[in-house]
Amino acid sequence: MPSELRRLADNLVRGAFLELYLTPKPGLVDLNDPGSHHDLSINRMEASLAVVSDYLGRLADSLAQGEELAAQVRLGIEAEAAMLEHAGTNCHKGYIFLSGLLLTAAARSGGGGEAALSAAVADIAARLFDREQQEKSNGSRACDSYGARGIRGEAMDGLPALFREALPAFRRELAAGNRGSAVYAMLGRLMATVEDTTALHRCGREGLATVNEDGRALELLVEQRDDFMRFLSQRNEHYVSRNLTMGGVADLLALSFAWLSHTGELEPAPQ
Ligand SMILES: CC(C)(COP(=O)(O)OP(=O)(O)OC[C@H]1O[C@@H](n2cnc3c(N)ncnc32)[C@H](O[C@H]2O[C@H](COP(=O)(O)OP(=O)(O)OP(=O)(O)O)[C@@H](O)[C@H]2O)[C@@H]1O)[C@@H](O)C(=O)NCCC(=O)NCCS
Ligand SMILES: Nc1ncnc2[nH]cnc12
Repeated sequence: MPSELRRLADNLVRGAFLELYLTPKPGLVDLNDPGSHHDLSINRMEASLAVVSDYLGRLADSLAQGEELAAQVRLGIEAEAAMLEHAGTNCHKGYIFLSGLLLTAAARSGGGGEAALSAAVADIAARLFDREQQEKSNGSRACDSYGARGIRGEAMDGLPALFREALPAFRRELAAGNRGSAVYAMLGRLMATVEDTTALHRCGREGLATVNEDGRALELLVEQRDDFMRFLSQRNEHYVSRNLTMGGVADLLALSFAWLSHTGELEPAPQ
């Protein structure tokens, strides 16, 4: 089990790199440009991922040693601070939480499959969020203003965006023989369904509606084998003109990449 946790930790780091380098992604940092994030760059995000990598290694050790949940939360809080100190950004705040939650749930669910993993995530989140949030954040303000549930709702429901949306979308596309577009089917599904509080915080209900509609449009283009790469580039220009982004989608895409990497589904099937 400990080496399995270490392997998942490595895949969680790999997933975040795969998300970062997927290009184009509307509003987000990618290999073409920093999207709607004027304070970010590929280099800065790579520096942040060095912190994430160190954090996930420590977290795997803590879990292997059987430490209490409080120790894992403390490591998450320390990683948020280290990211600000070493990379000068909070660009992986959501991912530090989501990846840590998945790794912690994997340690507690003991290899019982995706349904057991999702249930363990929900169980841990219920313990973490058993009382009202005190400190206000961009996400919590968006939740208050728009009646959204954001990352907390996603966690307390056992990561439905991962298990019920992204992974099935990828697997359906793969089963249809379309390995090349499976990642984009997954991106489209996440854009269409995630209640992304970064989009809400920056551009209100209209911003989130744009992301959701673009997700459905992307899914259709993928299905029709149309030019979805051009669509994504054009939407990037639009998002930048509106300061719109989708950091929650990015984090959940990274988590999806990580899990698919862990299960071996990202690798081409042997001939
Ligand atoms: C519980 C925490 C997650 C704290 O939550 P908090 O309320 O403090 O934070 P939020 O502001 O809600 O941020 C959470 C980040 O989650 C991402 N996200 C948004 N919507 C969703 C969603 N529906 N599902 C999943 N994830 C979602 C999003 O992250 C990305 O955006 C970040 C940039 O956002 P922001 O800071 O608002 O930045 P800007 O728009 O650039 O701001 P301005 O400059 O315009 O002002 C970036 O990080 C992306 O990753 C949300 O931001 C958690 O922090 C906590 O408790 N941590 C400690 C414990 C821990 O880690 N434990 C480990 C597990 S045991
Ligand atoms: N590619 C990306 N761009 C901006 N914020 C992000 N948070 C996580 N991944 C991101």
